[in-house]
Amino acid sequence: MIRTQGLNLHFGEGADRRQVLFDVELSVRPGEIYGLIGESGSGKTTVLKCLAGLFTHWQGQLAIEGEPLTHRLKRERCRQVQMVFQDPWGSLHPRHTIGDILEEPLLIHGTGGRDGRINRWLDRVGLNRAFRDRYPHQLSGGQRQRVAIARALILEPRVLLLDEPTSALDVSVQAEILNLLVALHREGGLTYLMVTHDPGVMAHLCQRVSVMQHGKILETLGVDALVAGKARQPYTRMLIDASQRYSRELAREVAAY
Ligand SMILES: Nc1ncnc2c1ncn2[C@@H]1O[C@H](COP(=O)(O)OP(=O)(O)OP(=O)(O)O)[C@@H](O)[C@H]1O
Repeated sequence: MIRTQGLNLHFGEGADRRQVLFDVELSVRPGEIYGLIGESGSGKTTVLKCLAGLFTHWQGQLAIEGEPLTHRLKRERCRQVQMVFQDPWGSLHPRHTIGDILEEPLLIHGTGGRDGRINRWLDRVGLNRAFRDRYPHQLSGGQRQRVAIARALILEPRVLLLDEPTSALDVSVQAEILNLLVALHREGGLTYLMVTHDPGVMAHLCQRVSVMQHGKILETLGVDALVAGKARQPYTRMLIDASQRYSRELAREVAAY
């Protein structure tokens, strides 16, 4: 479903050139919830941005549903692949109403039945049509992230890239958003590639996980092996141990999937 082979990317040129991805290989199955973990700066977000077309200067091969991705971003790709960012504040235009924010992708893609779709998606993410006339600053953080999820899914993509979708939220709200993502995934047809710092969230939601360090995939393993402490790499075991205490509270509130 999602495949990256020999994915390399650098920033800067000459003396400033710095490579941040090294031969990244990922193979995500259709319908899977796949996790990417690793310390800050290891390149997780950069991988998602290459797939979303936000970075286009990568080398290697990327494919979605067997279709190779080109460096030129085609409109169809936006329909197939959408991304939800960590900070719902930064990703919603402050002077647009929620109705306008949800309508924009539909207008760009010339989608009909916009009114009904907007109302339906507000319902599906647990808001209602009264939210259409509000502005982002009139919403809570969790409500804003619900809008960001609705905006990402309103074009009915096949792949949702999630970049720490709950880390900017309070713990109780994090659980609500994760449970919403699980419910939307259960409705079918979606594949998730999710970056998180939180192994508790991984354990509850993901089937497989790749661990990144310094721009490379260190290891890929099933979540059962991860939870059972069977990671091969000492770095993975350290990462899990370091965050276990933090994630226990949240894991209790997230429905097992
Ligand atoms: N636009 C950019 N220009 C230059 N360097 C960048 C750019 N975007 C990311 N980087 C660098 O690429 C490296 C990987 O960043 P990335 O955001 O992918 O890490 P991450 O694993 O997602 O970290 P975090 O968990 O903190 O979000 C970092 O060293 C970062 O400074």
